[in-house]
Amino acid sequence: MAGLRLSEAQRGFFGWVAEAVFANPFGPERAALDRRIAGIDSHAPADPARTLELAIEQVERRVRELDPDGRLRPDRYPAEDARILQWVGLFRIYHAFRDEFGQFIERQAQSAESLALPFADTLWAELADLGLDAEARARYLGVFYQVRRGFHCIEREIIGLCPAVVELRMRLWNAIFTFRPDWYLRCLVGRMEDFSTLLLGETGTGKTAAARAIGHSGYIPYDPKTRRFQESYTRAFVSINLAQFPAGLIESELFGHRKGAFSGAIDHHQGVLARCSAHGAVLMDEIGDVEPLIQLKLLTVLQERRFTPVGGREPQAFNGRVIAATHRDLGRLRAEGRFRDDFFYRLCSDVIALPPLRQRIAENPAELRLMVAAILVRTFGPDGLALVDGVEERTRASVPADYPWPGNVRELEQCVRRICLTGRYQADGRAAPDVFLQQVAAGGLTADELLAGYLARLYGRCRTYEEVARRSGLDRRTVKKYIGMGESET
Ligand SMILES: Nc1ncnc2c1ncn2[C@@H]1O[C@H](COP(=O)(O)OP(=O)(O)OP(=O)(O)O)[C@@H](O)[C@H]1O
Repeated sequence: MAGLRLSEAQRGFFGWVAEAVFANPFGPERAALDRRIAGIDSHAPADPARTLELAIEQVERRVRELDPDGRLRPDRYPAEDARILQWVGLFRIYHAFRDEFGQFIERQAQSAESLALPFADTLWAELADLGLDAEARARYLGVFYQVRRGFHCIEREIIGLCPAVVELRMRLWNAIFTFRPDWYLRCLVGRMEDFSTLLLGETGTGKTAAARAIGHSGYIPYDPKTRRFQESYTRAFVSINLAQFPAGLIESELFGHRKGAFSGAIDHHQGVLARCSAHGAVLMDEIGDVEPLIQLKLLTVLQERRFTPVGGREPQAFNGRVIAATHRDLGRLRAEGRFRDDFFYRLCSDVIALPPLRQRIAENPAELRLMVAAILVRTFGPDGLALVDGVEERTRASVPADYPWPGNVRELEQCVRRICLTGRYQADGRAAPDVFLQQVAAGGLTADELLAGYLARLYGRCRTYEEVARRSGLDRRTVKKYIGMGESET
């Protein structure tokens, strides 16, 4: 309308706000934008939550400069300004309802039925006030819910402050929303099913936790008539461990079977693909363990978006997302012909590697304490924090500083529990660092000690003095003497 325009300075400020609204909250760009909006020096240390509060205050102040009532009414401005102001309006509305969405997500976590959204009418009216039509209002309402859930799920599932985990949270966010919010909002809302994610990492590094965060954070459409989202997000994630089933049963577990499809099929059985909701994701864990024939069938499902239960004729639609995970070296499996290249290329649009715990601790030694605290709080609630000092100290005393944590976070969880029960943790013998080899490498052994250590290892493998004597070229008595030497020391 005549006369109203943003000044250059206003356009600059509100431009940052428009950029910030859907920016990756785990990424450095969003942190930098919040600081700029809050007017905080980019070098000064800042607490992110406080920075956000200040940023929200600044946005309110600048909006009231435009309109003392605080109503934006973007339609009064020329198109480019109106677009920016509409996003500023979305920023304000999202942050005004952020806590309420948080509480709603906690309540919804307890129910498989979709709950009514208690603040739906107020939120709807605020979106209408921005000049959005009903379709856009429903879409933004769904996106707000999704953004809040994405943040909540990633933050809760993936704890850590070392650079590799910071990067991991950022990557998980991008797996849900892409790296460009404007692309996502324009074309991809509710259409992410063709993006598969492949999670790689050792056992216990959090692949299932990461997959759950993605699965629980999909877009779920909002229905203004019922004031509910189409389903509870608790239904949006299913998983199957493919290493758990013998080859003959895998197809039935994936695709389901009809009654009488084979001897023993006494009833219809729903496979994991049928259980995966259209707004959800299925985790195919240990994908590196399935045979090429099953890989081919899964590839066909991904391409055609249909599958047929064993013994059935009618294909069924599959609209969910696929997340695959493995601890195996897929490069080697592919080179050996045990993992199909075509299947790999269908899965590889988003490959996320989860860092082993030893790497995390090497990057930031405070990581161990943080994870001990997180595990104690998960196990005992906030009271668990009182135990952090004691458990951390005993963990550090129980394992060497360079202990490799082969079972990663899962092992640390057991270590924390065992320390709570017995006061100490003894690492699995297989996993403990090889002290003998370390001493050899450090050049700290005498010839006798070297021989004693070597013969003791041979004895561990062969179990008879005769066999050790044969392999080492020594006589039986000498072998026995050296092995005895080693034993008396331990
Ligand atoms: N970064 C993390 N922050 C918090 N908890 C974590 C993290 N990584 C793993 N965990 C926890 O460690 C345990 C094991 O994780 P998870 O089952 O996701 O591992 P995984 O990689 O899927 O293992 P596997 O390959 O054996 O299936 C879970 O309780 C999970 O919540």
